[in-house]
Amino acid sequence: MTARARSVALRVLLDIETDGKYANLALQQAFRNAALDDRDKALCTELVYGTVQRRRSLDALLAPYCARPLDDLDRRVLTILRMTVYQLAYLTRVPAYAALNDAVNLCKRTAPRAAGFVNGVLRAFTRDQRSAAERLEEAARAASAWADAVGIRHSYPSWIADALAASLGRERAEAVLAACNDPPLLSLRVNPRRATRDEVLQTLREAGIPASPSQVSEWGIRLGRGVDVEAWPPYRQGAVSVQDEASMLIAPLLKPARCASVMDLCAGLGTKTTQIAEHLPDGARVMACDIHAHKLRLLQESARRLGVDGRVEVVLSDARALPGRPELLGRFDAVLLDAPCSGLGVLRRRPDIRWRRRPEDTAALARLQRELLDAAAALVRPGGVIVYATCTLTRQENDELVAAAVADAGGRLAVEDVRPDLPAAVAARVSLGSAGAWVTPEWFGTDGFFMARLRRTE
Ligand SMILES: C[S@@+](CC[C@H](N)C(=O)[O-])C[C@H]1O[C@@H](n2cnc3c(N)ncnc32)[C@H](O)[C@@H]1O
Repeated sequence: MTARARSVALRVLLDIETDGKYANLALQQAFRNAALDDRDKALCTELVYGTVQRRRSLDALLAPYCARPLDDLDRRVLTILRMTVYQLAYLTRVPAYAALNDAVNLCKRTAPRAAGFVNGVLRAFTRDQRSAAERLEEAARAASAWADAVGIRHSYPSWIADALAASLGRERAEAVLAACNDPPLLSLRVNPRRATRDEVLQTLREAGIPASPSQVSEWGIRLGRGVDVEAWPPYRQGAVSVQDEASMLIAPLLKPARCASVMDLCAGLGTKTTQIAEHLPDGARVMACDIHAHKLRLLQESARRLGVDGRVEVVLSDARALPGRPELLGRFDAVLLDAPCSGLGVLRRRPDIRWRRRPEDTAALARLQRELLDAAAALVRPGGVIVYATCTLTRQENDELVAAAVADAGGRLAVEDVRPDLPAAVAARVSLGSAGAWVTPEWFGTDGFFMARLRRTE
């Protein structure tokens, strides 16, 4: 790890901490401005993401060596300390003396009067003979509430631990939180109109890219390491899309091969719209609605690349307004509502999200989700199905929301068991809530999803 990578990482961390910038955007901007080679970029990314992700654990590790409360420290000083303790505690290949020297030098440049203090704290930290894991566990055990202990151990705000425990029980909630600190895996979805999974696997092997068939989805391929997929010819030719393996389970619940018309109410960049389109019979269409025009433009580009643009029609609208269009009412064989949500199932992908979310977000999102689900119920034809999905793990946005919509529909909507339409390995492991299935990250290393299917009875 070079001094240059550490110096750029400190600047990016301060942008995130003091200016509220998003971690991925702040990093991109720094890389445009600083000439770093690929190795330093990788190190800088690891330092930034790791320090942001492990912030609460790092503070618990640091506190015993600081005479002053951490909140009273200058932001630059605290950030240098956190970044250095991250290297000492989590990056085994970084020599302690190099991390420490660089920390003191960085401090001399950014907050010179605190250099002696930083040196003293870090030397005391490195003199302690116990492993960082032992020290962290001691800090966690000293917490009086379960959520605080878990929050310190795995570095999350306590409310997230509590929210997950309310949905999944404490043991599974902790396993999910631990799994969400692992780096996300990269997986591909095969477009059956362009290639079979075996053909794509063979091409990957020939290119020397480690890959294996997904255990979660019959169209999925798990890649063994980071690859620049978009530059790979089969990607450009539309044989594959990048998609999380659990996310691939949702569109098949609509049974698109049996549909003439499908509505994707919150289509976003169209990962699921295009999956639906790949499986529609000839002559069938999927309508993709989103509130953001730039997302729909990217969706259309993907549909062209995958050769399904003739099957996709986009609508720029608030989905809640669509039932106001008489030609759409009760018209669709199937409606997908992949709802905007608090995203607690995809915490692995964005290390800063856990600190940005607020407990009150859940209630506001649940209100929007309910309005969107009511719109879905108005658009689906009698006998048709709605698939409701989120990438979050709160009951309020999942089972409770769907159960309330079904209760209010007075018999017009009925919950269907989705397990028969999930691959056997997945069906055996999902936990069933009152309304749908939960796929959680600790099982297969996927994102966490909730999925429910409702049939309109009349
Ligand atoms: C979970 S994301 C969808 C992801 C997408 N289905 C995919 O698989 O790529 C939710 C989407 O809902 C959109 N959205 C939020 N509020 C909306 C509304 N009122 N009407 C339509 N779309 C909305 C957001 O722009 C976002 O793209």
